[in-house]
Amino acid sequence: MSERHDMRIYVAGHRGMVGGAILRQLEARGTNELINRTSAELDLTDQDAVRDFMQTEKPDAVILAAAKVGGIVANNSYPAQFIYENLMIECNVIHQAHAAGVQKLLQLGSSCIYPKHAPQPMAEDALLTGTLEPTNEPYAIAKIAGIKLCESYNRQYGRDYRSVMPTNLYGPGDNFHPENSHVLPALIRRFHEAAQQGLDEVAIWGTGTPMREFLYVDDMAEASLFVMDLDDETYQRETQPMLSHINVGSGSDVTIRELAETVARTTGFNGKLSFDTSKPDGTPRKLMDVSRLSRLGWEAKTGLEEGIRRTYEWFLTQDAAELRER
Ligand SMILES: NC(=O)C1=CN([C@@H]2O[C@H](COP(=O)(O)OP(=O)(O)OC[C@H]3O[C@@H](n4cnc5c(N)ncnc54)[C@H](OP(=O)(O)O)[C@@H]3O)[C@@H](O)[C@H]2O)C=CC1
Ligand SMILES: C[C@H]1O[C@H](OP(=O)(O)OP(=O)(O)OC[C@H]2O[C@@H](n3cnc4c(=O)[nH]c(N)nc43)[C@H](O)[C@@H]2O)[C@@H](O)[C@@H](O)C1=O
Repeated sequence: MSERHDMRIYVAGHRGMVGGAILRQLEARGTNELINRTSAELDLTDQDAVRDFMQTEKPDAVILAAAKVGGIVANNSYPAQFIYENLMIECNVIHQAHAAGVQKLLQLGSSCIYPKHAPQPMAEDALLTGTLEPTNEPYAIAKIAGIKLCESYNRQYGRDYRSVMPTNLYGPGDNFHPENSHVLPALIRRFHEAAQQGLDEVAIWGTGTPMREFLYVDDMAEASLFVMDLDDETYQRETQPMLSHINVGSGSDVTIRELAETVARTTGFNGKLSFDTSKPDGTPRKLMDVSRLSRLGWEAKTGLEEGIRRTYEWFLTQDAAELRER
């Protein structure tokens, strides 16, 4: 789809980690006219503003990578913002895209849509089969609604709105806020600062026993465009009208302790790890079954150690003022 030369593509969330990576890959193709707005220019929770934007710009395709995003403590601390802002962004962008005649849309959900104790690895049909992880249930409900919004507009209006479910993502452009960020950027920053200050101990949140799967953001961007470009016959061969989402992951996971040890090695920290069990562990494990996507022809390329090395290299090029903290 986005290979066509005359496509006007709106990338919502283009300043974010994922939106930025998608924009870079689209720019490298040089084959499309790209439209983007910052949240200050266009607040996607504002229905009238989104309607006016879509009616004016009438993009040929939309990639929805804008959302209220954060780690386990941010989700647990701001549940109303996570459910409200994400529901509003999805409803406004998806409905106003339809109202403006946009035929093609891709939205990003999250692996947290699956039940806390879903059998591992979690296939797409595990959706709605059990209770969710409390620390991110509001966000997960919003993400599940996003899938069902796309499916409903496809079924009633014949749209081609697709959903990808990313695992935990990391890479250049991530959020490095000490409290609100995800685990990988948080540990990169904490270990880096500890090594710089000569500290001999770094605290890790939780018990270190949960397992997480990680995907480098450039792989996620490539997978997003891969799914967007799939011809209808291929896409419909692997999805159903009411089970349309596609898991995107690396296919392997590590414990938080193993992750911390890898980040320590990469940043040159040689001290001890301690575990702050006053912080939540969250879901014990959320490894996704990515066989639907691999049958479609895509697999992740960047291993975790290499991805962390690249992210740390990029981190070192940023001065404190440039580091995004959200
Ligand atoms: N990071 C991760 O580990 C994972 C992310 N995802 C999903 O991937 C997508 C991208 O995540 P990620 O890149 O990490 O997120 P970021 O926080 O890096 O970027 C989110 C972007 O959304 C934009 N945004 C937020 N609220 C609004 C608003 N009200 N109006 C307009 N724009 C808004 C921001 O724009 P601005 O900068 O202009 O304010 C920001 O650039 C999201 O849908 C997220 O749920 C899914 C699984 C894991
Ligand atoms: C992508 C995903 O991200 C979130 O779910 P999560 O994976 O639980 O998030 P997380 O990356 O914050 O934590 C993963 C694990 O890591 C441990 N941990 C250790 N030390 C730090 C630390 O310093 N910071 C953080 N954030 N976590 C830490 C932490 O205790 C937990 O056990 C939700 O947004 C969810 O909705 C979602 O979509």
